[in-house]
Amino acid sequence: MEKVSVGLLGFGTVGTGVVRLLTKNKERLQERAGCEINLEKVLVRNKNRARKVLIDNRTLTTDVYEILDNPEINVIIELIGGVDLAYRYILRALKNKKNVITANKDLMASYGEELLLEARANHCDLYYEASVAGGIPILRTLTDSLAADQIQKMIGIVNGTTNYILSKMSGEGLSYEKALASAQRLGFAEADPTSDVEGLDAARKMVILSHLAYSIPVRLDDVKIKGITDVTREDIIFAKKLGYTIKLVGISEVNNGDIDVRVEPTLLTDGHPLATVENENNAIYVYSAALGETMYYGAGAGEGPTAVSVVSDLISVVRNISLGITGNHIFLPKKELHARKDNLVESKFFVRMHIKDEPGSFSKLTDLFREQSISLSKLYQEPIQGRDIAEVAMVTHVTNKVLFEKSFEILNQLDVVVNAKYFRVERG
Ligand SMILES: NC(=O)C1=CN([C@@H]2O[C@H](COP(=O)(O)OP(=O)(O)OC[C@H]3O[C@@H](n4cnc5c(N)ncnc54)[C@H](OP(=O)(O)O)[C@@H]3O)[C@@H](O)[C@H]2O)C=CC1
Ligand SMILES: N[C@@H](CC=O)C(=O)O
Ligand code: NA
Repeated sequence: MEKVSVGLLGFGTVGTGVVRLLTKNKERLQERAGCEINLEKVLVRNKNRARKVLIDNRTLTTDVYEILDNPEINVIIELIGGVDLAYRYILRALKNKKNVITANKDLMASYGEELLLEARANHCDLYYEASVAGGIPILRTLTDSLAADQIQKMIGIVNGTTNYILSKMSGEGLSYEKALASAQRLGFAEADPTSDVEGLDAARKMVILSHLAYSIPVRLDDVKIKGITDVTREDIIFAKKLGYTIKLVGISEVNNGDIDVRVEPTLLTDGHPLATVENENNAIYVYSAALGETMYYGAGAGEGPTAVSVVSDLISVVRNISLGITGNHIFLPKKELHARKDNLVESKFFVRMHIKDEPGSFSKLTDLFREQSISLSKLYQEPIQGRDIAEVAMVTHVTNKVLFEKSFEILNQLDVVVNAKYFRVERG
């Protein structure tokens, strides 16, 4: 084979990075792939818009069928984002026997299984490394490098935008709004950043990771999701006083055949390797039976890092085309899903509240936790200057989640408690 022709859908942040790599590293890519890679067409909405990278204007098109139905094109790279159109375009491309690469986690988390089946039926590849943790090669790590092991648990910082926001709020004292605006300017955030800040983007990535790690068909509805919109700078400060860092993490765990997948702001001890992951970086901490604990770290969003995953997928596809083995490596979940019941979930919890600064207030709190058989491991109290209230932060020992939530409700009704909130604390 002398040449592979590529059609690119979308020329935004990641699309620009892909065009840059295809141009700048042309020779290297040819050497690695074993043949020339030719960018045939690029789908845009507006051909006259200024672009950040030089491209022959004749390559641009606003007609997607010039790409999807073009017999010259062997590989489609989908980078327009969103679900409906992307789904229709990829399905058509696969039916037209074109290999597909996508960075679209929204799509893969909801329609991944169906599209992978379609790809296999058409003997086509469907690669999506960039959809989880941008530039970190985590999907191929799960399917190839850890194939021999049994994965038990994954903790992931898998959303660059929220990690960037929490880092900036914590390190530089930036407000939530300013940090979000900065993440948007830098191209990390989704077109609508609601899915970033409300945890949905991270949940989609945990769905994809869970499929590949355990071969279990987790759906988005099975994931308990809480975002970072309620996390304040004070939460970050008081967690720090007790030796913790707040991160938005996804946790996916299999125990006795039951799976629990959740995304929520979580306290990690300052010594935890994930606590040091700053800004738009991502990391996935994997627990597996034989290998033990490993962590995969790097840039989780942004033009260059994400484009590296897309173009590396392209090289794999080109090699598979040369060998005539496209569609042979499709990995589909094989087991049944058994969700873990909430009353079997155990954790430590961090509680932060204001209490009336008067005699007996504090003992009402400790009495409540004692009555509920929840023991406390860390406590912090500080009067608030000029007001009759005190700031209280505490961390429980490991306790049953349902029991804790019931106790928290009672706590919130105590007359001495003004404002209370809680977060989960990761063990270790
Ligand atoms: N940004 C990142 O760091 C990462 C992004 N991803 C994923 O990669 C994908 C692309 O993201 P990103 O590059 O940031 O997105 P952008 O919004 O920057 O770019 C999207 C591009 O697609 C084009 N587009 C959208 N809809 C259409 C349409 N109907 N017809 C033609 N063109 C269309 C846009 O055109 P126009 O320029 O005219 O608006 C734009 O060029 C998404 O699925 C995202 O979730 C994954 C990992 C990291
Ligand atoms: N919006 C996403 C982009 C990469 O997937 C993020 O912030 O992680
Ligand atoms: Na990746």
